[in-house]
Parts: sequence; C-alpha cells; structure tokens
Amino acid sequence: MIEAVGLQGSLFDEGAVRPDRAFTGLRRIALDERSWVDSCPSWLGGADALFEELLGTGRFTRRTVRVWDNEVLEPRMTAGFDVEVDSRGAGAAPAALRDVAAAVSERYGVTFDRIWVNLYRDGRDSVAWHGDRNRHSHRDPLVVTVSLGATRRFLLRPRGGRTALELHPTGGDLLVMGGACQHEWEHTVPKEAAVTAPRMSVTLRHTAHLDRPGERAELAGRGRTW
Ligand SMILES: O=C(O)CCC(=O)C(=O)O
Ligand SMILES: [Fe+2]
Repeated sequence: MIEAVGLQGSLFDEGAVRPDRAFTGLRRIALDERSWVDSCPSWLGGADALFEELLGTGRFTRRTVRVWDNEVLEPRMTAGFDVEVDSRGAGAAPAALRDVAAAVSERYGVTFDRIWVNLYRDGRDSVAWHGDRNRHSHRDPLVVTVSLGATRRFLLRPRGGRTALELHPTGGDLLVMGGACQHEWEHTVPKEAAVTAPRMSVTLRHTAHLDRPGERAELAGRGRTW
C-alpha cells in the first residue's frame, strides 16, 4: 500500500470498471509502413476506481534497470500481475484487470497474460526512451497500455532519432503499439515538472507467440523467427 500519493478523482468517474468492447473511436496512427499505434480515448470506464484498487492491492516496488555498467533504480514504481491464477493464487490480477485483458485479447487475437502496472507518483517519475524487452523474444509484439490518473506526455521516435509523435494519454485512454514498433521505434514518458498528480499505466503483454491464424506461416515464409 502506498500512502504517499492520493488521487483527486472525478466525481463522475466512480463505479464499475468497464472496457469498451466496441473500441469506439479507435484510430490507427501509422508511424511508417511497418509500425503503428492504436489510440482509443475514453476506452475504460471507471478508471479512477481501478487506480484506487490497484494502489491498494498492487505490490509496488522500484525495479532496477541497467544503464551502461550500472544497475540503477527506475524513477517509478511497478507491480506485476498474472492474468491466470496459479495454484496458490499468487500475483493473480484483480477481476477488473482480467476484464481488461480479455477485452484486448479478443480484439487483437493474442492472449495478453502478463500485466505490469507502473505508478508515476508525480511528474518527477518517468521512463526513459526504450523499446520493450519482449522484442527479443517476439517478432512484432503487441504492447497495450491503459492510462489511469494524471495526463502525461507519451512520445515515440524512430530508434535513436527525433520525436515523431506526441500523445497525451489521460485516465481511461488505451494505446496499443504494434508492427515493428518495439524493434524500430522507441517510446518514453518524460519527466514533467508541472505534474503533481499520480498516474498509472496498466501495460499488457503476451508471453506466448502471436496466435493469429496464418501469422506464423506468413512469418516463416519471410524467414523470420520469434
Ligand atoms: O507508462 C507508459 O505509458 C509506458 C510504460 C512503458 O513504456 C513500459 O513500461 O514499458
Ligand atoms: Fe515500454
């Protein structure tokens, strides 16, 4: 339980956590011919309620990240959840997170089974430019992010290049990175001194291979491996 942060939730946003299974208003932004981002504003109803639930139930810790030869603490906190309950129920995601996972799994045709929730306590917390590590184990992994709480900047750039897209995800907004995004592009949530309120990002990843029909055969044909 983190006591240090509180959320000024909207009075109108209390109650049940509801993913929009119709994905109303979803728009695909092509970064280039191989990479894209799907943006679906106001996708999750009850975002503030989910923030509070996760704050109360998540085991948030600061993970380390390797910077050159040093292990340094990440400037944010993270809690992990498994979508499937293991035999002891350890690390099992709350029902609302499983609903979120089910809705995006249905839409995107892959099983999102691993959830990391990041807590940015205020604008001093951030994540540096990076491509997600599942690019090493998966070709063209899909990475889903649902924002809760404060609005933050979310930037994308071609690997090592200049910022090419700036998004401002706010509570309830969905972003999905796809195609070669993790291989050829980088993303960041930069520090924003003016932000005093906390934000969470619920990030969903699939640990198994993409299971869209035909995808494996298509990839095998291109000589690519997972
Ligand atoms: O907080 C976000 O919106 C992005 C988080 C992220 O990129 C990550 O944890 O890999
Ligand atoms: Fe990331």
